[in-house]
Amino acid sequence: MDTSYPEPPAVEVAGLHRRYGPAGAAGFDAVRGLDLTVRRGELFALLGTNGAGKTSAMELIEGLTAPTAGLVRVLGLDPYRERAAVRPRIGIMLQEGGFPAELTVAETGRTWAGLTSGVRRADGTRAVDEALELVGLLDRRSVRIKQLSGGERRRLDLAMALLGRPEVLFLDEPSTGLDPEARAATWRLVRELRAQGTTVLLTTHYLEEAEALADRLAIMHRGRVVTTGTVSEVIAGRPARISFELPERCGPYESLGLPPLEAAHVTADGRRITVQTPRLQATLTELLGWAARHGIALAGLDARSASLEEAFLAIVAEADTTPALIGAGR
Ligand SMILES: Nc1ncnc2c1ncn2[C@@H]1O[C@H](COP(=O)(O)OP(=O)(O)OP(=O)(O)O)[C@@H](O)[C@H]1O
Repeated sequence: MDTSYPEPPAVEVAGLHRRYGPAGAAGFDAVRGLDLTVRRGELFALLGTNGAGKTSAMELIEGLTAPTAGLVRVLGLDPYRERAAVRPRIGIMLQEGGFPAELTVAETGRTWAGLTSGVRRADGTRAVDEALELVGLLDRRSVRIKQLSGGERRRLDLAMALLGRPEVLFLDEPSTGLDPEARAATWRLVRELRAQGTTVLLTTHYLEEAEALADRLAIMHRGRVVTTGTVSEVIAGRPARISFELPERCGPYESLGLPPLEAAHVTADGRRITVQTPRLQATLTELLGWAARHGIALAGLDARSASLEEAFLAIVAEADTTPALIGAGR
């Protein structure tokens, strides 16, 4: 008889609520019934509009505060009530580490290792150096925090989250304030950690970051998840876009006799034509055939599938007209 139980997911959230302030009109519900599952070994991105409640939700999942209502489990445990068991197994990169300005990078690392991670005291220096090396800060170990650049502080925040090689890593806007090179290095590191089996839950405002890194993502709006899935699932069904400019000799768009372009939506802004279509290849073929037959050169021709950004904007706009979410503002 198999007596083994299935491994619990890395993160499980159900019906989660977080209220700031008192009951009634004076208070505010920042998280209003959040449901989320992050599987082991997955890289999951939590996206959302400003004020959607991402940080408020992350703090509950990290066990930094107790929920007003609902369930949070990290590695099968309650991160708030069972903090002592959960904390050594997770790494948290806060939005602002806020480490004491006078401490050196190495001193900060040793202090932080003792406070938060599962690193044994005797292994402290080695673990700190390992984490600093991962983020490219080992040669800055004797520099005081106040002398670090903004980007270096962000990398230090990440190094502190990596101490003790956590099973689950929480990254709150990990690449904010980083230059393109440091951002690329952070993405490489996050991918490597994931490849080694670390589960990563990150929040980001950069949709290209989610597109580049995430196995799955959720979009939060007004305290709830409005969409979840892989990047392709979230984008699926959103129209692709073709745009081009007509030559002057063509006259106004209306008189051109464009082909019917089944299921497409055509708009004209002067000579610039934009075609939205759910059938990119078929519509493009029809258009190019038409242009060839009439000897028309389509200047600046651009054809692309929907981006995550377009999907994000459309999903949020749709949520704003969904009865269940209207009135969920302040
Ligand atoms: N301590 C607090 N007291 C009252 N309201 C708060 C508090 N902290 C956050 N809020 C409100 O809760 C809502 C959610 O904030 P939160 O910071 O969780 O959102 P977010 O999705 O992380 O936003 P952003 O993308 O702008 O960082 C916002 O409207 C914010 O003003």
